[in-house]
Order: sequence, then structure tokens, then C-alpha cells
Amino acid sequence: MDVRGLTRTFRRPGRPDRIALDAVELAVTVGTTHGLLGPNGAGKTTLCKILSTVLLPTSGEVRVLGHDAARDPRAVRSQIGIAFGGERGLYGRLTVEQNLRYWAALLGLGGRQARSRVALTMERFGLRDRARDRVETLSRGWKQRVHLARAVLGEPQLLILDEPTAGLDPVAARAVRQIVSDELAGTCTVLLTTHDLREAELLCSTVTVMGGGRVLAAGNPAELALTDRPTHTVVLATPAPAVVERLCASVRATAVEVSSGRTELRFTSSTDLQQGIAVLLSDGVVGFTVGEGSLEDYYVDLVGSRGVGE
Ligand SMILES: Nc1ncnc2c1ncn2[C@@H]1O[C@H](COP(=O)(O)OP(=O)(O)OP(=O)(O)O)[C@@H](O)[C@H]1O
Repeated sequence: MDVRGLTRTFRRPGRPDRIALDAVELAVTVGTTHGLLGPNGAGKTTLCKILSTVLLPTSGEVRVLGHDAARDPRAVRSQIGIAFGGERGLYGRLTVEQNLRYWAALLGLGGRQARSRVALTMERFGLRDRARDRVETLSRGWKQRVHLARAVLGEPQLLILDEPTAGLDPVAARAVRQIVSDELAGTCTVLLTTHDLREAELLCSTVTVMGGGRVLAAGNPAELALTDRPTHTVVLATPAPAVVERLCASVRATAVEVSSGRTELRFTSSTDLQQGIAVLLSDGVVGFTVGEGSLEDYYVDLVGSRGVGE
């Protein structure tokens, strides 16, 4: 997938145009899982809609699986699967199996081929015991599985997942993430939008952070997490200003007040971290948690400093 200089402007009668995408560049390697991150209004959904040929770009080049998405939308459509989540696209009165059979028919599959494809997909997504349940009776987590199953029925080469775990409880979210990592990753290219940065770290080999319609950063999540940032952090459970002062005088560390009464010590090497912990323990401070640089910290610094949230 290759996006160059992509711009999308929405005309709004009586009001100034809204530039949803502004000179966006995106390159995703075939067979990998790529995360699209960014605050509300960043342009993620607009970009997904253009990639899936639902929306035309205003200008720029969009190549999906070797085809021009604007000029040759049919070729793109036949090779992609989309899961937008929520209630959209599922028929509540039909059972899980009927929904999938219906989609198989729309894909042009018939008879034995449709039956076996649907059965296999239900098996892969843990839906076999729910096959006869009406979709309207399922919880959001199970509905999301049906969405994913529906999206892969046509054996797409590119799968676009728009916030696949949004609104799910932690157990259901983990089950969906497991399906993405165990069943989908590696079988096709996956483009996933999410606000859950831990999820992006777990599932994506590369991410693009968007803000205000532009690309703010792109790369491997673990590498981004450490860009211009501390490698390790120690958060103290209770204030200990005298100890923190002593520690910062003898070890390469910076102390940041992250919330009232909560101090975070930031280290840029594991040697400094070890020395810092030794100072804390020798002063009798045992209430602290050690963390590593996270994508979330990086994201909050990046997006916060640009003021690109809605
Ligand atoms: N049909 C439309 N008409 C006018 N403006 C639109 C339209 N669709 C999207 N926008 C605007 O384009 C910008 C990008 O919206 P988009 O939905 O792509 O953001 P997003 O990153 O997906 O946000 P979220 O995380 O909330 O889903 C927003 O300012 C939005 O208000």
C-alpha cells in the first residue's frame, strides 16, 4: 500500500472547507500489521474510507495492492475486507451462520464452497457454538467476532479494521486481539486504527501517528517509544523529595512531577536505573514501580505538544 501527497477536503456550505487529510504519506509492507493512530478528528477514518474506495481523494496518489484506488476501485474492492464494528453491516434478525452465508453469496460463493468457507471461518473465530444464535442476541464482543469473520470470508489480501476493540470489555478485547494476532496477522496485510496504544504495541510491526490530517510520526512502535525519551521510569508511590534530590545529584536521572504528589524518575540507561534503584533502597524507599518507555508516553508528548486533538 502506497499513499503519496494525499489530500481530502470536505466542502461545507456556508462554512470554510474542512481539510481532513493534508499531504498524507503512508507506506505499508505487504503481509504486515500497521497501526493508524491519532486523536479524534485526526483523519484516520477518512484515510480508511479512501483506501477502501468508499471515498475519493481530492488530490494525491493512492495505490492499494498495486491498483489505483481512485481509477480502479473494483480491482481494489475485490481484494480487501473491512470491519467497521458496531451494529453496521450485520443483520440482527439473522443468525451468525445466516449472516455469513449471505455475505458469502454477495461474494459470489455458492453451494458447497460457501458452506465450507463459512464453516471454516466460524471455526477459526470460535463462532461454531454461536452459529444458530441471532446476531441481535450477541454481546458486542461476539458481534465483533462476526464482523471479523465477515471481513475475511472473501480471503482478502488487505484487511482494514477500524477500532476492532473499541467498547469491548477487557476479556472480549483480549479475545479479539488474539484473533487478530493468531488468525489474521501474516495471512494478509492488516491496517488497524486504534486509540489503545498498548494494543498497537502488541499487534503492529509499524504505526503511523496522525494529527490534524497530517502524519506526525511513523515507524516501529518500540523504536518510537524510545525516541528522545527515557528508556526506563520509576514512579514513587509516596513523595520523598529529599531522597529524590540525593538521587538526582549522584545518578543521571531527571525527576518529573507527573501528578500531585507523584514523582516519576526518568533514566536513559539500565545502568543508571540500577544505580537509582540502589539509592532508593538504601534510603528505605520501597514503594515504587519500574516501567519502560511506552508508545503511550511518546504519543502523549507528540500529540499534546502539537495541540492537534479536537
Ligand atoms: N462528511 C464530512 N463532512 C465534513 N467534515 C468531515 C466529514 N467527514 C469527516 N469530516 C471531518 O474530517 C476530519 C477527520 O475526520 P475523521 O473521521 O477522518 O477522523 P478520525 O481520526 O477517524 O477520528 P475518530 O478517532 O474520532 O474516529 C474531522 O475534522 C471531521 O470532522
